[in-house]
Amino acid sequence: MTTINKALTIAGSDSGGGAGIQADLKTFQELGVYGMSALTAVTAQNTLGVHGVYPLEPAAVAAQLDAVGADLPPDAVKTGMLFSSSIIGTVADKAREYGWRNLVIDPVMVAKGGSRLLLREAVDALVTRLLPLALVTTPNIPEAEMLTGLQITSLQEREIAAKTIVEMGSRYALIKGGHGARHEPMVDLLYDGRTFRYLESKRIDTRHTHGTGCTYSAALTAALARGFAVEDAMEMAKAFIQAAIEDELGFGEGHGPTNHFAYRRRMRSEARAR
Ligand SMILES: Nc1ncnc2c1ncn2[C@@H]1O[C@H](COP(=O)(O)OP(=O)(O)OP(=O)(O)O)[C@@H](O)[C@H]1O
Ligand SMILES: Cc1ncc(CO)c(N)n1
Repeated sequence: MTTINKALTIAGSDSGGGAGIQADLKTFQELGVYGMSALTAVTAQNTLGVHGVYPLEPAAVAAQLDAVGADLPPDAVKTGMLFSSSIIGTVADKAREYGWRNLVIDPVMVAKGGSRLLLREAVDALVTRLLPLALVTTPNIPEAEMLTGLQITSLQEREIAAKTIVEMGSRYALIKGGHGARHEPMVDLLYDGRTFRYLESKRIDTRHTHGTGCTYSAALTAALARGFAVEDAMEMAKAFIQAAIEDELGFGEGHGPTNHFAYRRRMRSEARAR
């Protein structure tokens, strides 16, 4: 019997397939991890934006988490769109109950077009209920500002925000650089409570960046499920998202999805060339 690690995503559905549950499951699969899901909401989305948000009852989220937790213990878990404080409370309770340790919190708040995927009232619950359970919290810059109440305009301020997130109880803070100023290098910052680690990459000039955050945190989760240390998981996630943005699919009239096939295809052609 081959050993395959399992990962669970707790997130919203994106009908367009580029973000949310769909991005997570595709990424898990591409990285050789068995994907499972608990839906928090259904969204009607395409590359032009969010056309509807339909949250599920917290009881429906709890039932999915129990079904997975009781029978299919995940090696790593990630959260994406959680929408409300009541869903956050449910997820926090279940994560504690089942002892999920490799927990990645992607604090999804607003879609790229501006639609809210997390109610304002829920930010506090995210900080007080869920962050203390996290192995890694992966905000982009505006999300890091919302979580900490700080303004972030420099790398030094990013470091202060990362420290604050670790003080809130997350073992690691990973502040993503996608929203930095265009002229700045694209750097993601990882902080473990002691050292700051920067991972710099080339900014790709494209409008097809729908779901970058989900895909990145899903790749991180998949690597953790396979037993990688956080630092190595971050590097694998970076290589995965870089390939997914570079080899664009060009779908849709608006902000298209990233290419979830790209990383594995590259790995395969590199292996063939060797
Ligand atoms: N244009 C780009 N070129 C290269 N890397 C990018 C680009 N945009 C984002 N990334 C990388 O993608 C990852 C996700 O970052 P980003 O800050 O875009 O997440 P996000 O804002 O949470 O995404 P989303 O809007 O999907 O929620 C990071 O590693 C970031 O450096
Ligand atoms: C369902 C869902 N989750 C997350 C995001 C953020 O990219 C999105 N657009 N949709």
